Amino acid sequence: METTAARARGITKSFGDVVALDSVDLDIPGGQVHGLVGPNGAGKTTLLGLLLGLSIADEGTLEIMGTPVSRVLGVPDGVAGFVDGPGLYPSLTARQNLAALAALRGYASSRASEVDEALEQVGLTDVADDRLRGFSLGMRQRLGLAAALLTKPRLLVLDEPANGLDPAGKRHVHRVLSNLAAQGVAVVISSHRMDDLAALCGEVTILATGRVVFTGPVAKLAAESGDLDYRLVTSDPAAARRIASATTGLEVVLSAGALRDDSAVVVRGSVATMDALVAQVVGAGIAVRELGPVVPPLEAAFLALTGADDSPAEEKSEQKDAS
Ligand SMILES: Nc1ncnc2c1ncn2[C@@H]1O[C@H](COP(=O)(O)OP(=O)(O)OP(=O)(O)O)[C@@H](O)[C@H]1O
Repeated sequence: METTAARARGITKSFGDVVALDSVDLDIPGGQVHGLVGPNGAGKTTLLGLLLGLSIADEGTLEIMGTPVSRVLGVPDGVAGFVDGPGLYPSLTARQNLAALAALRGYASSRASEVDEALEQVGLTDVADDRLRGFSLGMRQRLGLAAALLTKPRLLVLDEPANGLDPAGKRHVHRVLSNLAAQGVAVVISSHRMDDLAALCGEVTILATGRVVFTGPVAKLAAESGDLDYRLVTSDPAAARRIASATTGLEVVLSAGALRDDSAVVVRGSVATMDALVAQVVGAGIAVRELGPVVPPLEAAFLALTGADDSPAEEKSEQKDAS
């Protein structure tokens, strides 16, 4: 049965004159990885900090596992994670760090087998007895995740957990998080990478200047992107360009990138217009070698919703009669 791990209503948090969160409503269900994205300064870390009990909202209500969060600082029951990097001891080994954290937090998992299991889960068994000061950023991130796993959380909150991880490390951590979600844990992660979130998350929330501009399934977000720019590579680019220019509902886009690559034409329109264009191009005896969005749909939706689109100013459209 799906439970709501966190429920926020009207959450507002300011730092002096800066409104970091502005009437934020959010539902985090159990059994899913929920992604939090937004431009720099959007309020992601502030929101994660509230979930972790590191700060208290000025206004609004926050419930964790159905229980209202108290007005006192402290990690709510069942919650684990970190923001701004995990707090670890550089002079201790990975294993000693976990044992020390377990003892410090007073949970009953100082048993060596549980520490070993957490290290194994994040792929740090081979370096369990190495001192942390020699660890890379990615290894520290993994150890931070292991520390959170020791508490067997029902809500796991991680600020950019893939930060510093190489591609294999990222896949490993993604697998760990997906497995936790499959066991019913609610996982909330922030990231600047839409592609990472798309690969991992069932739902995402997009923040922009402290406000929620989208929250819901990743698949629904893609639909928010509107008309996209597609790069079309054919056996006869000049003829394809002429056909595209004459196609109703479609714009031929001249961008710096498109002009450098004269084997391609960049066109803007809906999926239906792309279907029509391909049919016409193929009907004219021209081979279609490649057709795909210049910017992936999720990233395009993110840029559109956050107003962060910084397409080059020289980008312009050809007139329909340009052929
Ligand atoms: N302790 C603080 N004191 C003063 N201002 C703060 C504090 N924490 C956050 N802010 C401000 O609140 C706003 C939101 O910051 P926050 O760190 O939550 O954003 P973010 O989305 O995590 O950004 P980034 O992607 O850059 O990490 C920013 O304008 C930031 O400067």
